[in-house]
Formats: sequence, structure tokens, C-alpha cells
Amino acid sequence: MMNRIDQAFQRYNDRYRLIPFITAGDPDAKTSLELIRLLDEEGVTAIELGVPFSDPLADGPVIQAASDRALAAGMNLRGVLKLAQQARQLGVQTPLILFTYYNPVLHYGVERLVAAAKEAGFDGFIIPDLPLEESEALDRMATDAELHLIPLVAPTSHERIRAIVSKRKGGFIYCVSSLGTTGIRQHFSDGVESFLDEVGSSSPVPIAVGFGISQPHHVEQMSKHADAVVVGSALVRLLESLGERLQQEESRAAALDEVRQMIRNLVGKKGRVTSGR
Ligand SMILES: O=P(O)(O)OC[C@@H](O)[C@@H](O)c1c[nH]c2ccccc12
Repeated sequence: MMNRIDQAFQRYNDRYRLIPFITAGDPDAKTSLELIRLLDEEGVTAIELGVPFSDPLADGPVIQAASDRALAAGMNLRGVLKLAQQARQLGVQTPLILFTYYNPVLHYGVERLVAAAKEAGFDGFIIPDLPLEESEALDRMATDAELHLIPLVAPTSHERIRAIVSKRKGGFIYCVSSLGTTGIRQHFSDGVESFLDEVGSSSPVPIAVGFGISQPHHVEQMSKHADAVVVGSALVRLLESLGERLQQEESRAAALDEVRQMIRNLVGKKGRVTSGR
């Protein structure tokens, strides 16, 4: 089964493959839709659309604050589904990944959510706290709906990595660069590259790496060992600093240009052939 995520990784790309994460509804739904369109225009490989949650255990302070802002602005799982639907109606083709903690999924109903996500135009799910005993069923339902459940692997035991990776048939593997929570890092432990090489050598599908990545040189370095790079907190922090400017008509365009510039700095200049994996 091939969906937009699989097609995106197969498409020739002369820049670094970036998967940005944004918290849906931060600072508001209208801005989130503008951001999705901007990221689509910039040709990112996929977009992680985060459902804000009151208890984001795996998130550092930047994304925790973004969740609080989005919840205060009234965003919820239903609103995130609507955002995807609106983006597809506007012609957005970039793969959309529904990022959510498990609790909102449980409340909504797993089966109902898979159908609603498919209907809304999502291509995959990332659920960082999905209990292992639930993942089989959700994985099967997602595949039946031609969506991909994207597993996360951390630098833990080799057996666990192989168990997760070996049976994947599509989508990608999300390699967490370091244990701990999301958040900008200046340095990465030198074990990251060998961890990525280990996952990459046994993975039948592309691998992406995330956690802490914020600078073009991080993207360049990680792209030697992974097929794509996830950037969340650095982008969310920029959106926080742009705040009201994003929401006011007279300053919105200039604020969005700052976001565009950050994306361009991270994906590199056109014409650069990435060494890739
Ligand atoms: O924020 P960072 O350090 O750039 O990491 C990506 C991360 O934001 C995104 O993939 C994500 C947001 N919340 C998460 C919770 C768990 C795993 C991954 C995530």
C-alpha cells in the first residue's frame, strides 16, 4: 500500500528532507492553516500536526507552552481533523501526520479516529505513548485505511529496535535522537549516528530522526544517517516569538516570511545534492 508519505520519500529531492512539527491551534486555527499552506509551498516531506494535550509527558517546555496556548484558543482533536480537511480543500498535497497522545484517541474512539483521519485527508499517525498491546490493532486498522502508524524507536535495546523495525511495510520509522523530552539541543551524543546507522541498516522503510534538531548544520549532519529530519521545538519557539504578529493582518505576511526563511535555511539551497543514506 502506497500513500502520500511513501510517494514523498520516493520523489527525487535535491534538498534535505524536513518534517516540521507544529502544534495545531497555536496561536490560532487560521494561522495553523496558513502555516500548513506555507510548509506545503516550501516542499517539506511531511507535516506533523500536533493535537494539543493538557499532559504532554514527552514534551519539553516549548511544546508544553504551545499546547497550553492552543487549548486556550479552543483547539481539540475535532478541530485538528477539520484543519486537515480545509488544507486538502485548498489543494495541499504534502503528507499530513496526525500527532497525538493516546488519551484523546481513547476518548474519541480508536476505530472512529482512524476513519475520521482518513476522511479528513491524513496519511499517518504518531502516538508517542501508544501502549504496545494496543499498537498491533491500531497498526492493522491504519493499514486497512491506507494510513501509516509511524513507530518511534529510541536508542534502547537492539532486540526491541529489530522487533519494531523489521515488520514495517510503509511510512517511516521515527528515530528519537536522545532519551528525554522534545526540546532544542546544541549537541547530540555521538552514539546517535551509530544508532541511526543500526536502525537504517535493518529498516525496510525510510527513517527520520527528531528531538533537538534546530540548526542547518544539525540537518546536514543527521541527513547523512537518516532519510528525513524532524524539527518541532525550534519552529514552535519561532512561532511563539512571532505571536500576535502572526494574527494581525498588517504584520502577518512579514511574520510568515520569517517562518519561510527558517524552513529554507533548514532544507538547504536548491541544487545541493544531499548525500543521503
Ligand atoms: O521538538 P523537537 O526537539 O524538534 O522534536 C520533534 C518533536 O517536536 C515532535 O516530533 C514531537 C512533538 N511532541 C512529541 C512527543 C514525542 C515524540 C515526538 C514529538
